[in-house]
Amino acid sequence: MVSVAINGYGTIGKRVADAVAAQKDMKIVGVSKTRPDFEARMALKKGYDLYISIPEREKLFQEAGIEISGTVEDMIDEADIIVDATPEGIGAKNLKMYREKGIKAIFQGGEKHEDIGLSFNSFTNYDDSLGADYTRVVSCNTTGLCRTLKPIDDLCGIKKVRAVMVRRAADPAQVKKGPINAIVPNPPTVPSHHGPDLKTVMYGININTVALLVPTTLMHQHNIMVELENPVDIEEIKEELNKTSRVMLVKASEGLASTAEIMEYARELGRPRNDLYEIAVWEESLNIVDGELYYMQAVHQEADAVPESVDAIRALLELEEDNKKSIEKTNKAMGIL
Ligand SMILES: NC(=O)C1=CN([C@@H]2O[C@H](COP(=O)(O)OP(=O)(O)OC[C@H]3O[C@@H](n4cnc5c(N)ncnc54)[C@H](OP(=O)(O)O)[C@@H]3O)[C@@H](O)[C@H]2O)C=CC1
Ligand SMILES: O=C(OP(=O)(O)O)[C@H](O)COP(=O)(O)O
Repeated sequence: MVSVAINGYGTIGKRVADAVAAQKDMKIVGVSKTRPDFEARMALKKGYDLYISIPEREKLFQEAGIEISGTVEDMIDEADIIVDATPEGIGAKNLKMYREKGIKAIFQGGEKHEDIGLSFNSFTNYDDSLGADYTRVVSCNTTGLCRTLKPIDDLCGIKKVRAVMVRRAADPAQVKKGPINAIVPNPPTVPSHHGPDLKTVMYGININTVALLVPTTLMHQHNIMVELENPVDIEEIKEELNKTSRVMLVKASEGLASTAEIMEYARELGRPRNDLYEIAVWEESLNIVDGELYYMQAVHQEADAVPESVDAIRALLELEEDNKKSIEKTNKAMGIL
């Protein structure tokens, strides 16, 4: 059983911690925080040893009566691998520390591909991270694109993809982000960074994306248009997506006509935090017009890329050479369809 530490027990970090703790072949030996808040207390309640990333703040934790086990450097000494889930850009700064300590590390999508040198998705390029020292799990949006474009490419080939990424402005708990009442071209430049980001894990794919921020916190929504290489029947595509792991077809006609209703369905599934790990594709949106495939999907940004971090641990530590076997183990432990 390998020992995993989480540097940055936040939206993603706490979900990865629970996902790792659910696995049979790995365990959590520590998580880190910078503030003695309710999340820190929850970490201890879950049985995770708590470490601090800013040593000068030790007194704050003592005054709050929150027991800490040491600094992040102490936590690293207990672990075989680090999952860095610190805010965008901080992971790259931590890389120097990880190198000096000689520990493998997994980063998240907020880091730049070029800063880490390798990016990861369980379905598209797992093998490239086998035995690597560092890799970067691509962001929730890019993970969402991978999950559905990969099976489509395998089935009938992809000539070109165009996608409009309608992104949530903030996570539900992020009270300082927006917009509250605007639609923001973000970035205003076209194409957005999502196309190049997808190419870091789906090599050679021809894609251009446009991205917006809208005042919602529940999910991202993607509008995808695919020029297909070979003719295919829409029913074949539906069948392929239906059997694809970490993807689910949903029907507007059955009351799943919006991100809000999909998240209500996620509540019914009863997973931790009502998380939806699967990419939800609206079945009615799947259509082929003049040889071009159209479809719409929704992405629970807080959760969809979390199982990929678990698979990335197996790849870096070479616990499982076959991505399909890792995906199966991760899914089984997390109750993923
Ligand atoms: N949120 C999302 O929807 C998604 C985020 N990502 C990516 O995941 C990564 C983490 O994002 P997210 O979980 O949202 O971030 P959060 O802000 O929710 O959590 C960040 C965590 O890092 C800790 N932290 C803050 N500053 C430092 C520091 N200097 N050193 C060490 N730890 C620190 C925070 O501790 P404390 O709270 O105590 O200050 C917190 O535990 C980013 O790369 C992001 O781009 C990817 C997909 C989706
Ligand atoms: O939108 C996201 O990544 P993206 O920049 O790849 O679209 C992630 O959800 C992270 O977004 P955030 O940086 O607003 O937390």
